[in-house]
Amino acid sequence: MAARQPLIAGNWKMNLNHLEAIALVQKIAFSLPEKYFAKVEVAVLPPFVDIRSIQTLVDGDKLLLKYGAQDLSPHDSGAYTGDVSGRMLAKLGCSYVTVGHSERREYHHEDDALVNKKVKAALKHGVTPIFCLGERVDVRDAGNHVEHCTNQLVAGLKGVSAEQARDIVVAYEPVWAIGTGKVASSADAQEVCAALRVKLAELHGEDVASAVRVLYGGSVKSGNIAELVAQKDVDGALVGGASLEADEFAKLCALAAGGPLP
Ligand SMILES: O=C[C@H](O)COP(=O)(O)O
Repeated sequence: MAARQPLIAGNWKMNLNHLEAIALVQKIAFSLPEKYFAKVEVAVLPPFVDIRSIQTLVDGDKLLLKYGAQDLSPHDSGAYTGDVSGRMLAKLGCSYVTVGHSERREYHHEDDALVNKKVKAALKHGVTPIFCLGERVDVRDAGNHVEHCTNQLVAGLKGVSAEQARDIVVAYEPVWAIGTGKVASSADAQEVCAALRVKLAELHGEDVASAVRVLYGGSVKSGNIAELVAQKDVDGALVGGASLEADEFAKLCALAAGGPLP
């Protein structure tokens, strides 16, 4: 089976208007020569309002960068004020959508059942879910992080077929590492990512488990990406803060590609 291509996805969170988005994508495209894209897949996940502008830029200049969204509705259309559907994201050419990010779980009270519906909604419309999960610090301190994360994986994939599961990306993001500067050690990241892959094999077989990309997220920077992606079961990163600076993000992507630096 072919090796899993690393994925570096930049989650911009609620930052950058559409003009700033265009400027950042142009800078990334300028800083990261095309040869790197053969070794690493690179995606940006801007706020909804930026997506059309990025689509125009990517299509117009035939950029190899992918793009996506940070959330979607579990519904396809209808009276759901403020929601954006998977069908709409697909129409805009989105490759990815994050689902179940800890900030959605905390600030929007999204539970495992809703996350599961959103995973299915994304798959239904051909937008790859980047399914986020991870433990809070109290769970880690109690030593229950592996069980917590594998339980979240099982809940999020309830009713998802093996064929569909092959197409998802899982992102392990320990809550205590997000935006704190406290990156998990590469051994910690490997421990949970490996356990998630074992659970995927239990659910859907070895073939699916070895095809699914499992990312790490939480204070990833150019200074720690190489060690993280050197781990057997870490297939890239979901990057927050460091994805907002073109030079740093390009450097990080180049290191994930195995270098050299651009
Ligand atoms: O989705 C990205 C994560 O929340 C990580 O954010 P961070 O890199 O700013 O810690």
